Amino acid sequence: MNEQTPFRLPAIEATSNAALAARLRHKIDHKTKPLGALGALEDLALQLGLIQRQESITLREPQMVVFAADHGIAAEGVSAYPQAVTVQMVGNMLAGGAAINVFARQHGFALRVVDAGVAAELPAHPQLLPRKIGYGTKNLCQGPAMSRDQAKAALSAGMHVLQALPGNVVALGEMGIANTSPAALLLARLAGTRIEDATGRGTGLDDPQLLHKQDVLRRALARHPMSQPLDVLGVLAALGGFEIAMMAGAMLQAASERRVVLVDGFIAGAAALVAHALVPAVRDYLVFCHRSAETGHRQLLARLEAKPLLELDLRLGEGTGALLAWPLVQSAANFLNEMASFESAGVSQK
Ligand SMILES: Cc1cc2ncn([C@H]3O[C@H](COP(=O)(O)O)[C@@H](O)[C@H]3O)c2cc1C
Ligand SMILES: O=C(O)c1cccnc1
Repeated sequence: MNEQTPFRLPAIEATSNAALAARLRHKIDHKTKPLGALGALEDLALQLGLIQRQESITLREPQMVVFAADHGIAAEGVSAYPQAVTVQMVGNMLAGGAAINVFARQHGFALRVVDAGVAAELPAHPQLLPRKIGYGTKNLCQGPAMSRDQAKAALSAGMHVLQALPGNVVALGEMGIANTSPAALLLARLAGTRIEDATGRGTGLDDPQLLHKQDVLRRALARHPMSQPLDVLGVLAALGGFEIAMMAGAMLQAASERRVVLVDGFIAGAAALVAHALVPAVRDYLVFCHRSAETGHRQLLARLEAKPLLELDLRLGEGTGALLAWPLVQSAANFLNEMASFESAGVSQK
C-alpha cells in the first residue's frame, strides 16, 4: 500500500428506526415490572434490538480478540513496566494464563490474539494471528508514531480480522506496554481534553512519574499540531498505536456487519473515539462495558455520550471489562426474549 492507495472505510448504517424502536419500547414497557424498573438493561435491550433489527435478540458465538503491539514512547519512561512485558503477556495469553483467558473460558468466548506490532518475533500458534505492521511504533515524541500507510494498513488488517470471525458478538481488547499514552493523546486531540485530565497512572505510576508522563505527553502533543479541518488518519498516524488502529478498524467492520461490539476500557475507548471520528454511525453498535479507573476514561465516555454498564475500578485492559459485562448483555437479551408481559401473565397494570 502507498500514499495513493485508495482506502475504503466500510459503510455503516445507523440503527435508528422509529417504528422498530416504538415496538421494542412497547415490548419492554409491557413486561411484568414497574415501568423502567430494569434501568440501564432496558436501554441495552433497545440498543441490541435496533442492532439486530428484531424484537427478540440472538447472541451467537461470541468472540474475544486481543490486539497486541509495542510503542516507541515507552522509551520516555511513561509506563511502570518494561516494554518486554508486551511479548511476555502475549505468551501468557497464548498459554491460557492471563486474566482475559480466565474470563473468556468462564463465559464461552473463543479467544484470539493478534500481533498488530509487537517488537519481537512471535512463534506461530493456532490462536495467534500474525498481522505485524512494524516492530512497535516509533517514539511519537520525535515524529509520527507511524506512517499514514501504516495507519491505513492497520485499520484494514483490523477489518479483515473481524471479517473472518464467526458469530454476531465481538469483544475487543488490547495488550501493549505504554499504550495508555497514545490513548490519552488521542483523547486530547480528538476530544479536546486537557493533558492533565486525559493522562492517568496506567499500570501504576506514582505521583512524580505521573507528572513526568504528563510532561512527556504535553510535549508530544505540541510536536503534532492540529490541522484544520481535522485529519483523523493523520491524527491516528501521529499519535496512535498499531493495536489501537486495528481495534478501530475491527469496530468499523463489526458495525458494518451489524455485530454487537463490546468495548473494554480506556484504550479500547480511544479506538472507539478514532472509529467514531472516521464513521460516526459506528457508535450505535458499541456497548460500553465499564468505566475504568484510568483518568480520562470519564471524559472519553462523555464525549461518546456513553453510559458504561459497570464501574469496578478496573485498570487492566486486555478486554477483561468487556467480558465481565457479558452476563448483563445476556440478561438484557433474555429479559426481552423471555419475560412475560402483563397480558400474557394476567398481571394487572396500574
Ligand atoms: C503484567 C501486565 C499485564 C497487563 N495486561 C494489560 N495491561 C495493560 O497495561 C498496559 C497499559 O498501561 P501503561 O500505559 O501504564 O503501560 C497495557 O499493556 C494494557 O493492556 C497489562 C500491564 C501489565 C504490566
Ligand atoms: O482502562 C484500560 O483499558 C486500562 C487502564 C490501565 C492500564 N491498562 C488498561
